[in-house]
Amino acid sequence: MNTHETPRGPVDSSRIPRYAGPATFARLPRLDEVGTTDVAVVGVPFDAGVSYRPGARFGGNAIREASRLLRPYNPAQDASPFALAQVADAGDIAANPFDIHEAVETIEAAADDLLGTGARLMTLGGDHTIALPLLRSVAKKHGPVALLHFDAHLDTWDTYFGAEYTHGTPFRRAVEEGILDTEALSHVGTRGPLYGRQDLTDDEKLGFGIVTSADVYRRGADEIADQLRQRIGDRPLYISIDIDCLDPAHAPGTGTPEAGGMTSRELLEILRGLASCHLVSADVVEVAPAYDHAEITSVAASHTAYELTTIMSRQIAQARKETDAK
Ligand SMILES: N=C(N)NCCCC(=O)O
Ligand SMILES: [Zn+2]
Ligand SMILES: [Zn+2]
Repeated sequence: MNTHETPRGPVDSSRIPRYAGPATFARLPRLDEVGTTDVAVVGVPFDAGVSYRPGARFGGNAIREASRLLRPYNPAQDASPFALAQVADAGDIAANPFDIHEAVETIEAAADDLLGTGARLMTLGGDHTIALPLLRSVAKKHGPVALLHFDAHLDTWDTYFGAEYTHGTPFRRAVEEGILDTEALSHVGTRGPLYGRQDLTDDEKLGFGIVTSADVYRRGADEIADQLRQRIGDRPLYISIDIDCLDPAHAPGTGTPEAGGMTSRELLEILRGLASCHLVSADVVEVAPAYDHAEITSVAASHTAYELTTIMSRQIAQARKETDAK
């Protein structure tokens, strides 16, 4: 977007009922309505990589539906994200549900196209497999990135049934491929049974630090955010949020739920504490609406994407201001 254009914002819910019309994220315009965008919200309806309950292919649209109630001013970050920068809904990436290798290639190519326009990505999954092609694409643009991975699970396992691309393995593949900055990798919200102690040893060898969900509860969101911020520094950062980082009470609609998770309040507060980090793109994955109740999970996911979008658009506006001042 050229610096003097005013971003086109969401449909005005005081004039057109927010439950009317087709759902785009936060009732924002579609990408084809605005031409180019600073932040592209893109769906990836793909869930052929799951090890347990399927259904995350419907996650993106459930998040879009739940996001109708988002409002344009975010008091927690004192910002109007959709006025500071253009945010638009780029629709869905059509990934092959019968061929996971082809799907991974398609997702990477579609992400390349969007990032190539200068946009940052706010991806709505889909299962966690999709983080790998997204990270490949982001690393082509920024080099190896810092990763903050919110999840009950490590997702650094090696293979399932011999398959290298699954929702339990994306971050091991990403480290093997050299697309992550191994000085700045953290899991947040980790908990629950593992296959063995070796899982933790392997994960540590890959370079990850772990903040368990109990750490968040004991130490509090602010202290955790401070610690994460220090580890990340000014590196380009990718945030990947598996909604199962939340307790099943806060996110029942997911494929591999684990008891003892974070609250949605803790997750949102940690994200707000990261507002100064250089967030280049993000995803929210593993929302499986068939197991949801009263949109608990998709509402939590929509607010999560809203905080991430706010961080990105504030940074874009700040960078423009600095360029304009020169
Ligand atoms: N990425 C998610 N949600 N889950 C991974 C669980 C892998 C397993 O079944 O062991
Ligand atoms: Zn998970
Ligand atoms: Zn995951």
